[in-house]
Amino acid sequence: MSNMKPEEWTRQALMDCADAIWSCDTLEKANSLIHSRPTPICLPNYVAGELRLPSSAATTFIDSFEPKTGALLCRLPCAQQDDVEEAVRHARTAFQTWSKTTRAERSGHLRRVSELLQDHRELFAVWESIDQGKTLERARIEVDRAISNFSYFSTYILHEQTAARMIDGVALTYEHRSPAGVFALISPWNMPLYLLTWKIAPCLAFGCTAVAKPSEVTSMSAYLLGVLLLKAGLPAGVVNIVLGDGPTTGAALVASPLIDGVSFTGGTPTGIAIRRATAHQIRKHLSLELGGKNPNLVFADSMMAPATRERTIRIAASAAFENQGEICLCGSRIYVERTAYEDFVREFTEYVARKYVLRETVGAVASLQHYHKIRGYLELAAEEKATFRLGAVPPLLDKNEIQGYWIAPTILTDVARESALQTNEIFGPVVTISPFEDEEEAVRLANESEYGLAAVLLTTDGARMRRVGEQIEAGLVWVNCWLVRELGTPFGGMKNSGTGREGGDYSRDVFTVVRTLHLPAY
Ligand SMILES: NC(=O)C1=CN([C@@H]2O[C@H](COP(=O)(O)OP(=O)(O)OC[C@H]3O[C@@H](n4cnc5c(N)ncnc54)[C@H](O)[C@@H]3O)[C@@H](O)[C@H]2O)C=CC1
Ligand SMILES: O=C(O)/C=C/C=C(\O)C(=O)O
Repeated sequence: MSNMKPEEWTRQALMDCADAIWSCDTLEKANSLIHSRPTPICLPNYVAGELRLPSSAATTFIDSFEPKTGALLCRLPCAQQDDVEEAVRHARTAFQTWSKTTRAERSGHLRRVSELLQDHRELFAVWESIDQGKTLERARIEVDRAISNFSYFSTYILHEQTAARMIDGVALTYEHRSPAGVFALISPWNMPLYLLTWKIAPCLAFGCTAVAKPSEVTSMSAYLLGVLLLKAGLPAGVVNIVLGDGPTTGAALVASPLIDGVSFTGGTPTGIAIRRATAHQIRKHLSLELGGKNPNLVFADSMMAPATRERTIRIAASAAFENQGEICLCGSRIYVERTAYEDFVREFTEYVARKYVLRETVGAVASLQHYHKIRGYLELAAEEKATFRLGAVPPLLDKNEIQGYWIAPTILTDVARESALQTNEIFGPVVTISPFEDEEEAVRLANESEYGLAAVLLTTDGARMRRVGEQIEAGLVWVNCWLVRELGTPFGGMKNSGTGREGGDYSRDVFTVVRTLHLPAY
């Protein structure tokens, strides 16, 4: 963090910079732009339909680095309370009009955004990959999902229906829904565009307006989204994007009395802080999607036939290592039925070593801070004498010689049940494998966690799929698959993994208020 205002931070320079970035839709062009500039790229806020300089004299600036090289990528303002409040006021003003638009009008806007995003798919993927550290291929998948977020909700609202009931011929009731107001949409750094648009699309679809705050670690795609919304002609103030850190910008946004609801994805401690900060504001809608330490249960039957064996290994590996393990839904605790344990460990390790290759199919972790966190857990693994089946404790990075935040896929066995490696969310390319004796123990181990976000079951036994699936304490259970998503299904976690559900009708519950009208039945 620095309080130095970058020299070239003028309105014209911001527009020139936006144009320059917008024209870089290959890694080569983007890298050449980043490294040929005499001063870092500057990311402004997007407020009231324009790219804006922060007005507060107290504004400090945050440096954001490229995970794959450790080099400075860009500098962003850390919006202070007065800048946040200004954005919220613009969102409130825009709400007066936007909340009264027809569903067809809102649908049209969302469709245009999704089409424009499709036209610039590669541009977004390139910058997301540079900013977050993920592979370009993974970034493309996530941009496609961002496109679906807008297209899904653009059609959902056209077909949405509300319930009406007749009560014993005495009264006819119906649900009347109205937009809940102005929302704070706060997103994390692991899937920046994917998760931000998962909030923005339904927020707008249901007639609400937004002040969004991406993670300070990965603000690039949110900034580009602001530029895209400007080009798409979205009415000013409907979406505002403020950049900054959690304790300053995020906290000011959550606490604002003009905010009617918060949709948040991130770590559980932050979810607790948001709940605490809004405890006296009962009217605020809260949707909290938090951390996970997700179990993956491998039953011996799934390792019998060659085809199911291949599928089991493939799914377990992708659930553990996709996006460097930086997905809250990753299966980072694998439990294998004792009779298949050694075979699974051997084949899983061989498969991961072959398919998940650092710098090729596995990207860098998101930040230096996160590198240190993961490294700390791997030091602990060494101290606790866990067996490293794959990977090792990564080196301590010398501040002057950093060449990226690279951590190879790491597979640990012989880890105690109570070890922090088995209980804490590491959120990186690290997985533990432990044996279980029978179904009962498998369920017990799976549920032995403060979290309850997701779980994977790998089995060929149809009765077991339901029997075990219905006992697992997790909001999402995938059987012989992982991260299969249909955007209407309820998405969210149990226990300390969050509160509220999003997706289809569930997002409607977050972003609308419902009143029940009782009419006489005569
Ligand atoms: N989706 C998930 O489940 C995620 C889990 N995490 C977990 O959390 C750990 C810490 O990562 P962080 O980047 O620190 O996550 P975080 O929860 O602090 O950050 C997520 C977002 O919340 C904002 N934020 C932070 N404090 C806030 C506050 N008091 N009020 C409002 N907004 C606030 C941040 O600026 C960011 O935009 C990770 O190592 C990982 O274990 C992190 C990101 C995503
Ligand atoms: O909505 C999805 O498909 C995935 C969501 C992932 C997260 O919320 C996360 O990793 O934080």
